[in-house]
Amino acid sequence: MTEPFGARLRRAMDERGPLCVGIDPHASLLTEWGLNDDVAGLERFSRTVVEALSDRVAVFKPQSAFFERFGSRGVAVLEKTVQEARAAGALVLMDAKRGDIGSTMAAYAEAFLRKDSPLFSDALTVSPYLGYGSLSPAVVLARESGAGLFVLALTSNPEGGEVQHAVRADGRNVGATMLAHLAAENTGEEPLGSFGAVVGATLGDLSSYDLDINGPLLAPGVGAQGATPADLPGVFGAAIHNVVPNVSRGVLRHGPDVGALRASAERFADEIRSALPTG
Ligand SMILES: O=C(O)c1cc(=O)[nH]c(=O)n1[C@@H]1O[C@H](COP(=O)(O)O)[C@@H](O)[C@H]1O
Repeated sequence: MTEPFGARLRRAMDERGPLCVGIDPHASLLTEWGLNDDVAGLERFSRTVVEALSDRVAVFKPQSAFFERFGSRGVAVLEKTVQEARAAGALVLMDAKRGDIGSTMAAYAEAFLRKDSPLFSDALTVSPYLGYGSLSPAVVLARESGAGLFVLALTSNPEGGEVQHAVRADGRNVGATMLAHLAAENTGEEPLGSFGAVVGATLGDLSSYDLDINGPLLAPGVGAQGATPADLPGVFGAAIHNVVPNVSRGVLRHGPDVGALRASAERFADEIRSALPTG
């Protein structure tokens, strides 16, 4: 049986530091890199990021939309990117933010979490806004495959609050409810559960939330969206040791030079390390 995602992630974070680098081939980045905004440019961009960083970052997070933009040929590049990154020793978190009624969710789960699927990834971002229970086929298949999920709980964008801060009849807000579902999912798992939450690094003090879900907290928003590694302890408090900060454009804008990409990722990694309390 494959070792559960949470255990594999914990080890990668301990060995390499927790930085997750996003593979987000924006059209504007392809142009800045001197590439055409086409499938060949997409392939060159993705391969360069993987070659530059696969031996040093814990996790890559390819953003599916930037590949889907090019139709089936773009998806073929995504497949190759996932496979090359995994083969090179990095974990891959597929950022596809899937979410649907349960029976359709089962098909999304098959696409990304079934071991022999061409797009099989170590973990997948999912949206619980058709109800947390609608994600259950993905939870079941992830457990079976030793994969993980990252559930959108408190997103980094300013619009997220109208849904996530809405207060339920029991007085708890929707984001907090998602965190509670994840804590239940991860009960008893050691060293870390496989069911993570997405919690934006941009959100300021989150001490009113119980972030102790015994699972990873993906923290997008560092770099281009304005958060810095130094902000992380103030946002996440005691949960900081389970935080996986994601940086996409903040690193990618330094390409196509491999040395500059590495230097940028190292800088973020160093700043994250300095921000973490010791012990
Ligand atoms: O699930 C995500 O990854 C995600 C959730 C969220 O709340 N905010 C957020 O920015 N993201 C993703 O994280 C990445 C952030 O990219 P940069 O702003 O370029 O670092 C993008 O791929 C977003 O789609």
